[in-house]
Amino acid sequence: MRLDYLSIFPAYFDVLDISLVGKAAINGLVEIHAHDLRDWTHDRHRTVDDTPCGGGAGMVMKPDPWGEAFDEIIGTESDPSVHVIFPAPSGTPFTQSAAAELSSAQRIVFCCGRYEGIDHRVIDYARSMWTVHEVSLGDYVLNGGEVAALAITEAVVRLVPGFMGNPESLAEESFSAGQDGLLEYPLFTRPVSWRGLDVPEVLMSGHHGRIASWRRDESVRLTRERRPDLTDSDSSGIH
Ligand SMILES: CN1CCN(Cc2ccc(Cn3ccc4ccc(-c5n[nH]c(N)c5C#N)cc43)cc2)CC1
Repeated sequence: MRLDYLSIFPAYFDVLDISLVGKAAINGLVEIHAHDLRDWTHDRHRTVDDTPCGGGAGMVMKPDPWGEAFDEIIGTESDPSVHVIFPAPSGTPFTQSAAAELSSAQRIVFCCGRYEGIDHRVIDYARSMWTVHEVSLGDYVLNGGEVAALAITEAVVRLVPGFMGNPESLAEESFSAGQDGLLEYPLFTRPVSWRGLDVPEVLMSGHHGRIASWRRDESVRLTRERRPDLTDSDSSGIH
């Protein structure tokens, strides 16, 4: 899997060299390429933004540098196997199932906007050439797309076959299909007693049936408490 990042702050992606994703890069599972969008400007100030047509606050990212960067990084041929991701507050909420789908992609290009956003013709052009995803991390405002690109990268790469040492652990995570769409149960490890707080006895009983039942009950309780929106979904197993 090749991952490209287009941003005016490419140094955001240096962190990928030290994280788990970095290890995947070392063992050849993923290739990471960060690019400075200003490398595709031609004026002395390396300008990437301009005032919004129709008025309004702030600045909008000009289409020209994006188009030239696309030509060089992706090419000028249409190819639906190339996934181009535009993080944006107006995007579709990014989910675990979206991460799972993207984990089989061979090429993902993250377009990290800043200011008030990117000229919409950039997205329209990209849609005419590749498979485009306009996604949002959640209902809060960030200053740009870089943090979202990092989060989406981690969510996707950890699902790439061969990346996780123990793929079984993926099945028991919150939001994974294997978890019935429920939040995962509380976790404990040694010491059994810590600052007057004890590990629930059932987990020390060695009785696998009771442990499984306790964990399921805890997942149902937490999901009802924190994510009632998940309790009505078909996959949740609780209604
Ligand atoms: C006319 N007004 C109408 C309201 N908008 C709102 C607005 C638009 C952009 C920005 C800053 N920004 C620029 C690129 C970019 C990408 C992603 C995100 C982002 N924020 N939150 C998420 N979950 C994100 C993700 N993923 C933010 C971004 C901030 C606020 C401004 C213009």
